[in-house]
Amino acid sequence: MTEAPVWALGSMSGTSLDGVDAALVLTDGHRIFEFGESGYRPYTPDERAVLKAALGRWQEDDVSEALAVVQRAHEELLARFPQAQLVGFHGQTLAHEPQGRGTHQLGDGDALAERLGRDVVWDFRSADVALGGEGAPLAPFFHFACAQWMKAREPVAFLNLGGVGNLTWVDPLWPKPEVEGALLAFDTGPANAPLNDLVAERLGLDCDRDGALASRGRVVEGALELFLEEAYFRKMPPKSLDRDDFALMLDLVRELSDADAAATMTAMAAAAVMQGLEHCRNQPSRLLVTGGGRKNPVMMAMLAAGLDCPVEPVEAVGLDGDMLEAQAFAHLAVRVMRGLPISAPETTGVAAPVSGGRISRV
Ligand SMILES: Nc1ncnc2c1ncn2[C@@H]1O[C@H](COP(=O)(O)OP(=O)(O)OP(=O)(O)O)[C@@H](O)[C@H]1O
Ligand SMILES: CC(=O)N[C@H]1[C@@H]2OC[C@@H](O2)[C@@H](O)[C@@H]1O[C@H](C)C(=O)O
Repeated sequence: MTEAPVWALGSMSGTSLDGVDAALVLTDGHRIFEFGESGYRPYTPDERAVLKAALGRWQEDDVSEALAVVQRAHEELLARFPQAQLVGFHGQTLAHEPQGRGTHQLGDGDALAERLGRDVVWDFRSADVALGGEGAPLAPFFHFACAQWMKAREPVAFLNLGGVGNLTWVDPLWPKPEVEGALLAFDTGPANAPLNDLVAERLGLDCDRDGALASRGRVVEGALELFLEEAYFRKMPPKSLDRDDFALMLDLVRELSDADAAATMTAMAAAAVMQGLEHCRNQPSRLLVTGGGRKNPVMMAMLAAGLDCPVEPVEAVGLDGDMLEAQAFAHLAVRVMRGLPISAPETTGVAAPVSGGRISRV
């Protein structure tokens, strides 16, 4: 592949199982030249149920029904972007145990490449895990490029509030030519996943939309303190989580009213981020928030109240918080094609920078 920028199409289907995002980025794997069109293909309720039933399954298990869902959704969405020169296909994470059985992103890159007639980069996380890394988060090298794209002159932090929260601290002016020392990244803790589970279990809702329930509740400090005693928060980064690693949160709020439980869980997600920022080399000049949690004003207000720096959605700097993860896998696909690392000791704990990913060529 030449060193010229290419229009890469990234796709991501996150832990909340709502659907697939796809976005075009013009990139040479180092710099972002332009952001292009994007699209979304929701999973139908039936498809979501199939995927939910497959959570926790591994490569050797029979997940053919879930695989058919993932392939169909991606084919339908990605075919809408004929201008894409290369595809980055994250797949659907079903299981993630980096220190144990590995990591499993469901998807078949060979089949997708054949259907789309484009080279596809996929299975981004396995090589890092095989080499002792956490396999996540992988967005940090893209966040570094974003910090340069927005011409940041001071360290900034990107926070993704998806099902799980993940944070990247980035120094865009790091003097060394390699990107690695400029980054620190890790999963902060649970974000929306347990809150979604709570409102689904009690009220049959998808999420606490706009923080409506939490805004009427009271944070129960005792439960919050118990939550923060979890060993995960004392563990030095890099570190990563599976969607349901903090299922115990539901027990901590079981006796509380719906509103108090939602307020307390929202505070837990925010407190996990604050704990996480303590691990950073220095405090960022601003915290730029991406993912669905940035639309929850209660979560955003709790973060702003607990931190000394401005807390803003990434839209404040002209980025698209609904598409940042899909864009990340476009950028990372180009890096994989060009043999550039997509993870490093500071982002996944792997011993040395890893390029990783599998390439299915047409
Ligand atoms: N208006 C809103 N108010 C409150 N919460 C919201 C709102 N919009 C989205 N969310 C929350 O954000 C979640 C979706 O976030 P996102 O799409 O970033 O997750 P994901 O990409 O699936 O997860 P991950 O990044 O962990 O893989 C929803 O499940 C919901 O909990
Ligand atoms: C194993 C896995 O799929 N992890 C996801 C998940 O969703 C958020 C958080 O947990 C993060 O670690 C990661 O995704 C982002 C895109 C990443 O790799 O940067």
